[in-house]
Amino acid sequence: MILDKIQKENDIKELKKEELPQLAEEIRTFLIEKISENGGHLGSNLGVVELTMALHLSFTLPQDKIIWDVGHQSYTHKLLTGRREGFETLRKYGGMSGFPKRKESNCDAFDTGHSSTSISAGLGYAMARDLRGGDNYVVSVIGDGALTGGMAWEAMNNAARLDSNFIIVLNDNNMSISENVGGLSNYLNMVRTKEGYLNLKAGVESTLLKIPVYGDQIVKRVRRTKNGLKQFLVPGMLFEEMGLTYLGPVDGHNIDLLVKTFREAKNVKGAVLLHVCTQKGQGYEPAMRHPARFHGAEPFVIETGLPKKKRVKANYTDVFSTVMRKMGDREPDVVAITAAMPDGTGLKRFRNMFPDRFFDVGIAEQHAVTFAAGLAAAGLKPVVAIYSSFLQRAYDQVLHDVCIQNLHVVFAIDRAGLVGSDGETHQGIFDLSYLSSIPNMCVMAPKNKWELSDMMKFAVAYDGPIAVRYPRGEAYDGLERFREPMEYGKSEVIYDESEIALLAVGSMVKTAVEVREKLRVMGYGCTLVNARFVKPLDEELIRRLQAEHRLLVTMEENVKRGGFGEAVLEYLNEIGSKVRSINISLPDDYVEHGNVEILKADAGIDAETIVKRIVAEYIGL
Ligand SMILES: Cc1ncc(C[n+]2csc(CCOP(=O)(O)OP(=O)(O)O)c2C)c(N)n1
Ligand SMILES: CC(=O)[C@@H](O)[C@H](O)COP(=O)(O)O
Ligand SMILES: [Mg+2]
Repeated sequence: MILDKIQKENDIKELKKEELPQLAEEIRTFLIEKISENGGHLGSNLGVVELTMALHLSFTLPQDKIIWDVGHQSYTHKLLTGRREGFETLRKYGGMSGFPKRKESNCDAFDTGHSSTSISAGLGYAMARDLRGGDNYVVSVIGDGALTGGMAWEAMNNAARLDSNFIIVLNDNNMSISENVGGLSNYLNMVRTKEGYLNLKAGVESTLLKIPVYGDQIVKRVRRTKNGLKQFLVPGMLFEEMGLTYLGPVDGHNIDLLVKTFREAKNVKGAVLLHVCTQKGQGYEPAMRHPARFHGAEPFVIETGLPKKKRVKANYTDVFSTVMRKMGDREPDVVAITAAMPDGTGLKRFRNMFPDRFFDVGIAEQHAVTFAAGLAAAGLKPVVAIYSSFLQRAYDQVLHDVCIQNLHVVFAIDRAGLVGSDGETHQGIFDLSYLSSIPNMCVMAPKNKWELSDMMKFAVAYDGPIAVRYPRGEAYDGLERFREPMEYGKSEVIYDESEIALLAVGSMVKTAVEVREKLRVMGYGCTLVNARFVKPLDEELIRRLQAEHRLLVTMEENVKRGGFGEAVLEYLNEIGSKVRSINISLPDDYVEHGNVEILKADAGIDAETIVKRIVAEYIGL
């Protein structure tokens, strides 16, 4: 195996040229095998095998810096920098991360996970190099999807001032997770393809022809010149006009050509954008045919490409998808917005039924929120579906554009709580804190699948900013018979007893049911409350609970700071309550990747640990 010759960074440079195609093939076989076992981002990784090899042949690590945007495509880079063993534990608890991590290797220049940061970080590295008189190369690798994010453009705008070398590789596979959308995608399409070029030519001609009196003559004269319109149509003109040098488009599966082009790029003084065209899923038929499914794949059977585990129960995303479709049917004012996640958020069905009322804005969470604010100001009922950790991007837009004006925007926040194998960048464990701190915002979390549906309907009927947060994965289908009508700011009392009161938020209601059962067997009486609203708090109920119980336990899948438990405790202090309380929440820290159940036990928010804490506290009372 050629792959055996790669023990550490730069070993690839020792290979003979003829060995490179076989190495590419071996890497693909290796990745397909490992990802079929552990799950992971297959399509993007298969697409950049040759590009990564060419980067490693052209640059010297760790002196030179490669920054991977999002970082989900960094598997070949990990393989070429001595981390082959790590694939046994890829994305598992205590194992190798699926994203670049500086603490994992000195060849990982910058931690990523969220999109569109690589050019900013790369520019920082390049500026620091210049200030310190260094001579290393800096390369940011960004996808066509990630390039739809505003940060990338803020960074390119800034990079135009550079007069030293900084290489931006645009890895254009004409896909985000789903189809890439919008004006930029159209533009890249045009640059990439011959038909696009011809369309552009026709477009320029028809624009010129619209010029009164002279248009016709200008077109005739231009056509007579040696290169016709070609001289005006430089591919990548958009980037050139911003002050970057544009190179390409280049076949991203041709190692030789890539290496030659990198040589050229190294000689450019200033920021240079190298446009590389690749195929997502290259070399594995099912991934090429179903790029969205193989973007982030669950373990699958290699021969068929089908998932190893069949899904039997509905996900929260499925429930959201269904209720959106129903509400879309009933209410013509309901519109839906996603930031490049029509599959992940479940909005694809809404898109298919109501294409005019569906908006995929690209990887642009900030824009998505302010765009929704505009729609709401104009009288529509926008539902913005965004993952909890990606909404962090748009904190100011939620505050400045939605909440100050008290606009009726519904935030459907998927992947709230621990998400598992994507790790610290993707855990949705801050939203209760960052949303509750904003005046006018109402924050809710459902206990089970029926309640998600009820909450969405409540949220759409409400008037003002409102968020419904729900976790990744299988929807809880317990407590079916508890379906009290939703009332603003009111919790739901599921079991009313004495001694200990459990106040649980969303996903933690299921855990609270287990805790209550264990405590009941041990002889303790337990009230169980489904909080429903994290903001506003049901103060009336809390007043009653503290008077009637000896111990109050709050439970949430969110960090302690600024969360539900802290708000309850603050209220108890305010009313001078002497009741003892326990706050079950996540510590002031980031949570790494791994199985969610293991992560919960590790953080002490699993049923067993909670029972132990309660018993210890109660005995001491
Ligand atoms: C801020 C943010 N929003 C959304 C995502 C989810 N996401 C991860 S990869 C991706 C698509 C990226 O497309 P592209 O950059 O073209 O890379 P490709 O997957 O095509 O290799 C999206 C939307 C994210 N990581 N970060
Ligand atoms: C890299 C990235 O940000 C996404 O691909 C993310 O991994 C998707 O997560 P889900 O699998 O929860 O949709
Ligand atoms: Mg892409």
